[in-house]
Amino acid sequence: MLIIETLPLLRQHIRRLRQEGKRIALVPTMGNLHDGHMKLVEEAKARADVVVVSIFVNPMQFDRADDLARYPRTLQEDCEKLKKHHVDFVFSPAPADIYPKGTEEATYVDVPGISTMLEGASRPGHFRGVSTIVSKLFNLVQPDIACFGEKDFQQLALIRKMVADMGYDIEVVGVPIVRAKDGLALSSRNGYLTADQRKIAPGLSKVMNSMAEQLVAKALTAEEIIALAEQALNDKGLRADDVQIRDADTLLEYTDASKRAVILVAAWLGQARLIDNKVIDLA
Ligand SMILES: Nc1ncnc2c1ncn2[C@@H]1O[C@H](COP(=O)(O)OP(=O)(O)OP(=O)(O)O)[C@@H](O)[C@H]1O
Ligand SMILES: CC(C)(CO)[C@@H](O)C(=O)[O-]
Ligand code: BAL
Repeated sequence: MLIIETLPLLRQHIRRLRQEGKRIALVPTMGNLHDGHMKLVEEAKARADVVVVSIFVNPMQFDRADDLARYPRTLQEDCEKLKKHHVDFVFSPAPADIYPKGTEEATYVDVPGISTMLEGASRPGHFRGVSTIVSKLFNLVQPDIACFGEKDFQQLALIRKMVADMGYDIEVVGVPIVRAKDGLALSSRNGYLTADQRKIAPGLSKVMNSMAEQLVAKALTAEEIIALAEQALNDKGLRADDVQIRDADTLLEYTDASKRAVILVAAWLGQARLIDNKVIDLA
């Protein structure tokens, strides 16, 4: 496994790989890797000859300086895990190489509509940062496929739209959410939880599953289901931040005409803002 830190060296290897006709898969991450990331790596390996994992804590997508400052950076441990999974390349550039003039002056990519709703409304500028860095990684790595987790449901929709709108010849692969045995979706930010908070955290997926049952039963309106869920989250010791039921295909309002619904939940628990989602087929 080769760890590449500079853009010229990455370009050199990508040029060679493409000349050799290799099929390249990219797995973009912000590091502090867990089994959710490893599932993305396995999917990538199964579909390509060469796997590139990027590890970059992207300053442009953080709307809060404190969130960026404390984001866990564990490059050595991450590389050990990736080596065990037989990853070919790790690309871990420095922020100054990606944004030589800082993030304010950098050219950006913005995906209209999707970037300002839901998580985009809670975290202003977040999705502009995501689409910009993913676009730059696509240009640098020139992958044939790229893997993203369904845990970040809106992010995956944003990337799919960017790829379609910009004509990237890249297959976007969505990977199902990897959960702990108690149902908590794995996430780097789970590391902020104290032992007591970790016991409370699975309440998020439990409330989400109850919402799904209520939605299928059709006895309550979406508004009633959301109000009950917010109450249930708060009763469990979480702090409901954003609870939504949307059309899974458009992310717009869920209506009787919707074929699939998505439940999107975000809640605070101590220092961590946890997110989760569940898609329900209504056909
Ligand atoms: N539990 C999971 N199951 C599947 N994919 C996941 C999971 N957690 C993260 N991913 C995916 O891994 C990729 C990199 O995510 P990232 O490095 O931000 O990790 P994270 O655990 O989501 O961290 P955080 O949400 O705290 O920033 C994204 O495509 C994300 O959707
Ligand atoms: C896709 C991504 C690596 C871009 O920084 C990030 O948003 C993430 O980890 O989900
Ligand atoms: N996985 C989403 C990246 C972020 O929270 O910034």
